[in-house]
Amino acid sequence: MAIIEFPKEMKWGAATAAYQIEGAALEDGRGLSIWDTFSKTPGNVLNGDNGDVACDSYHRYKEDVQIMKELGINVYRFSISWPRIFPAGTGEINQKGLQYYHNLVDELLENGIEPMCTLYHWDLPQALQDQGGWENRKTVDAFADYAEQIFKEFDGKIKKWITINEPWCVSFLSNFIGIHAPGFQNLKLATDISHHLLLAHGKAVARFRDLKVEGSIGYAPNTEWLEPFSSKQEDIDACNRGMGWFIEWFFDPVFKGQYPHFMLEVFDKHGAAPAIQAGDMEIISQKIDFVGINYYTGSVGRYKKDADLFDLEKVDIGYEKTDFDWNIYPEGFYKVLLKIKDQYGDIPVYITENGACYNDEVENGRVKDQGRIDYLKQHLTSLKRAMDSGVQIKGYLAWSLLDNFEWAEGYHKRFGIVHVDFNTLKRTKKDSYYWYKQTVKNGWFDM
Ligand SMILES: N=[N+]=NCCCCNC(=O)[C@@H]1[C@H]2[C@H](O)[C@@H](O)[C@H](O)[C@@H](CO)[C@@H]12
Repeated sequence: MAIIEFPKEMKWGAATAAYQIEGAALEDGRGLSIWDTFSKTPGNVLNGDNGDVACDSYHRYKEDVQIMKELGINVYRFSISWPRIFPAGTGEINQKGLQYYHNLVDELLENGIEPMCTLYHWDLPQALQDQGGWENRKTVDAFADYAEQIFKEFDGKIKKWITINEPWCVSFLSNFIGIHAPGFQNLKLATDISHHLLLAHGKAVARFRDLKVEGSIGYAPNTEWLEPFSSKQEDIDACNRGMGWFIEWFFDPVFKGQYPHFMLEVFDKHGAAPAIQAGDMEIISQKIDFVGINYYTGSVGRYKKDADLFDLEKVDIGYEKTDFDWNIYPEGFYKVLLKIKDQYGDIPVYITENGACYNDEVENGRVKDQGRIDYLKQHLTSLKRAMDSGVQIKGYLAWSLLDNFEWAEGYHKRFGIVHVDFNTLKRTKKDSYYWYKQTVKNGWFDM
C-alpha cells in the first residue's frame, strides 16, 4: 500500500499523566487529590482500582526514560501532580515533590528528550475541592499561583507547557455526566467550572508572559468527530451542536474571546449559562503559542428531539471498535483538524494524545497488539492528509507510553505501547512499540 512520509522536523513523542503512572500517592509529602478520594469511594472505579502504586514511575522513571530513549522519541509529555507540590493546594511547598520533577526533567534532558509539561491533568488537590474546587473562583487564582511557582522553578529546563488537559472532561465528564472525579451531575456547575478552567488557563498564560518564561505555552482540549447520518439539515445541525460541546465551547473563548452563541442558547435553555465577570474573556483569549489536540474517536449522529442536550443521538452503524468500545474513525481525525484550522486559523498544533485501547496480554514475552498498530497507521495517515491540506502539525505524541490507570476503568483498559504487569510492575515492549520506533526512526511507514 501507500508510503506515508512526514517532515524531518516533525517532533515524535509519547504522553502520560501523573496520577495515571506515578504511584507513591502517600510518599514524600504528597497531598491527596480528588482522584485519591474518588477512586477509594466504592463503585467509582472498576475493580476498586486506585493510583496508590500505578506504574510506580515515581521510583522507576529512570527505567521509563531508557525505554523512551530506545524508542527514539524526542519529546515526552508528562504532567505535574499539583498536590505533590502544594499538598494543601496553596501555601507550603513540598520540596521533595519539586525534586522528583527535577530528577525526571534532568533525566530526560540528559537523554536528549524534550520535556512537555502539563500543569493540570485532573488531579486537583483534595484540600481545594473541600473549599468548592473549580466551582470556587479562588481555585482559579490558586492554579495561577501553582503555575507561577512551577514556571519559576523550571524556566529554561522545560520549554513546552500545557496549562489544562481536556477542560471538557474536567468540567462536563466530571460534573455533569459524573463518571470522573469529583463525580457530580449538575449542568450549571459544569458550565461554571468550564468557564473557571478557561480563566485558569488564561491567568497561567498571563503569569507565563509576565515572568518572560522561555518557551511556548498552550492548552490541550479533547476533540471528537460527529458525522451526520444523512445530508438532512437536521442531522447536520445536530452534529454541529454536539461537536460545539467539545470544540466551539472551548476554542471560541480562547481564539475569539467569546462563547459561541449557539452553545450559550443550549445551556441557557437549561438555566446553565456560566457566570462570567467583566474582564474574564480578555484574560481567557490572550494569545497562545500552540494548541494541543487530543483525538481518539468519532461517531455518526442524527437528529432526535430531546435525545440529549443537543437533540442528538449517536447511531452505531458498525464501525470497528477498540477494546474501549470506541469507534475506530480516522476520517474524523482528518476532518476535525481541518475544521479547527478553518475556524481558528493557522495555529501550530501538537497532537498531544492519540491512541487506542487494546487489552492484549504478554504471551511468551511478547505482546501482539496488531490492532493498535493498525489504529496508529490509520490515524497517522489521516494526520498526513491534514498536513498536506495545510494544517501546521508540529508533533505527534502517542497515548500512551505505558499501560496505566485509565480513570474510571482502572487498570483493565490498556492504552500503552509498553505493557505493564501491575502485579510485578514489569514493563514489556509491545509490537506497537517496535512499529512506532521504526516509524519515528524513518519518518515514514508503509500503510
Ligand atoms: N465515546 N467516547 N469518547 C471519547 C471521549 C474521550 C474522552 N477521554 C479522553 O479523551 C481521555 C484522555 C485523557 O487525557 C487521558 O488521561 C486518558 O487516559 C485518555 C484515554 O481515555 C483520554
